[in-house]
Order: sequence, then C-alpha cells, then structure tokens
Amino acid sequence: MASNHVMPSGAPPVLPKADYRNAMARLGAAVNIITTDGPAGRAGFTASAVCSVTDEPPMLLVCLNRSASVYPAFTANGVLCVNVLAAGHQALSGLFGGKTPMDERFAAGRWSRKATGSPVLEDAAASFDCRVVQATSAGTHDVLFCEALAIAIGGAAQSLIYFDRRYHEIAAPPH
Ligand SMILES: NC(=O)c1ccc[n+]([C@@H]2O[C@H](COP(=O)([O-])OP(=O)(O)OC[C@H]3O[C@@H](n4cnc5c(N)ncnc54)[C@H](O)[C@@H]3O)[C@@H](O)[C@H]2O)c1
Ligand SMILES: Cc1cc2c(cc1C)N(C[C@H](O)[C@H](O)[C@H](O)COP(=O)(O)O)c1[nH]c(=O)[nH]c(=O)c1N2
Repeated sequence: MASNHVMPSGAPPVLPKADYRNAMARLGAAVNIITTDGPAGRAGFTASAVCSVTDEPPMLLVCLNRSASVYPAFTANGVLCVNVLAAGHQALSGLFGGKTPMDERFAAGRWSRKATGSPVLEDAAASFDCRVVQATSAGTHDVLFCEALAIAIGGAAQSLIYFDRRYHEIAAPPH
C-alpha cells in the first residue's frame, strides 16, 4: 500500500466556498455513475470527481462525500463500478445525483454484473469494475483508489460532459 504525504500547512487563507465552486464549475468533467453491491446492499451515485491514477496497475480515483446516504454501503462493500455516461444519460445522472430512493435510481437503467458484482450499466461509454485498494480522507470527502479488475467499452458515439452546471453532449470528430 502506498504511503500518504500530508503537506504541512500554516494559517491558510479561507476562501469563500462559493468562489471555489464558481471556479470549479469551469472545469468540464465526464459524468459517471458509481455503483456497488455486496453485504451492505446495492447503492449508486453520480460523480464528476473521478480520474485516472496509474495504468500499472490500472487504477482510478473516486471522491465520495462522507455525508452521502450511499457512503456506508461503499465503505462496507469495498468494491465499485465506475460507469462513464454517454449522451442521452442526463436523466439517469439526475436520478443518481441525490435524494431519490435507491430502487428508483436503478429501475431507470439496464444493468449486468462482471468481476465484483457491482452493477454495470449496459449502455455506458465505458465501465471499470473495481476493488477499492486504498482510501484517504480529505476534508468532507474520502478519496477511493480503485483497481480495475474488468473493463467494458461501449459503442457510444457521443460523450456527456458536465460544464458550467449543465450537461453538454460532445461528438467525436470523424477520424
Ligand atoms: N465533488 C463533489 O462532491 C461534487 C461535484 C459536483 C457536484 N456535486 C453536487 O452536485 C450539486 C450541484 O453541483 P453544480 O456543479 O451544479 O453546482 P455547484 O455550484 O454546487 O458546484 C460547482 C462545482 O463545484 C464543485 N463542488 C460542488 N460541490 C462540491 C463538494 N461538496 N465538494 C467538492 N467539490 C464540489 C464541483 O466541481 C461542481 O461542479 C453540488 O452542490 C453538490 O451537492 C458534488
Ligand atoms: C453532476 C454531479 C456530479 C456529482 C454529484 C452530483 C451531480 C449531479 N455528486 C453528488 C452525489 O451524486 C449525491 O450526493 C449522491 O447521489 C448521494 O446523494 P444522497 O445522499 O444519496 O441523496 C457528487 N458527490 C460526490 O461525493 N462526489 C462527486 O464527484 C459528485 N459529483
């Protein structure tokens, strides 16, 4: 397991949260539905705080707010699937974005299973079925380091990006 380095801090200036969020809204990001299943039950949430860490081993990170209703299920199950959304998935993203009962969230999509038993969205642009190999708390969130055990690549022609607090469909230019 890798070591954690915590940078020493003096007396940092406290920026207004709204300023930070307004600036973060300028970082366009892929939209993902993160799912899990196991002894603590099935759960899923929408996440834009996802990125690649290393390809040896294949590993992504996911930032999960510890106050989310899904947090206990994710920490107890120790497995998850990162489902990258495609154009047309805006409503599904909204359902998994909070406050909707879990059965209603999952009723809106078609799901299968791969290596870990976490729900895999059938028409995702790509899916990474993972075990969580490390977790670090940072502020309000846990950063989950996730090793991919199985991957699916879909046929999605257009991707979904969250930018400026709205969804945007992006078409790949012809090769
Ligand atoms: N990383 C996150 O936890 C995260 C990211 C995006 C959206 N959200 C949730 O969706 C809601 C709507 O987001 P929005 O983009 O339409 O408007 P917003 O003004 O609430 O957020 C703007 C941007 O700030 C960042 N952000 C928002 N809440 C955050 C949080 N709790 N921790 C870390 N970064 C955060 C994200 O990059 C987000 O896109 C947010 O209020 C939040 O509840 C959370
Ligand atoms: C576009 C977008 C992007 C994100 C989110 C929302 C939306 C709409 N949410 C919030 C997250 O989806 C929400 O808190 C969960 O669904 C949990 O909600 P409940 O506590 O179950 O109601 C979110 N939460 C989180 O912990 N990490 C993230 O990266 C994101 N990203």
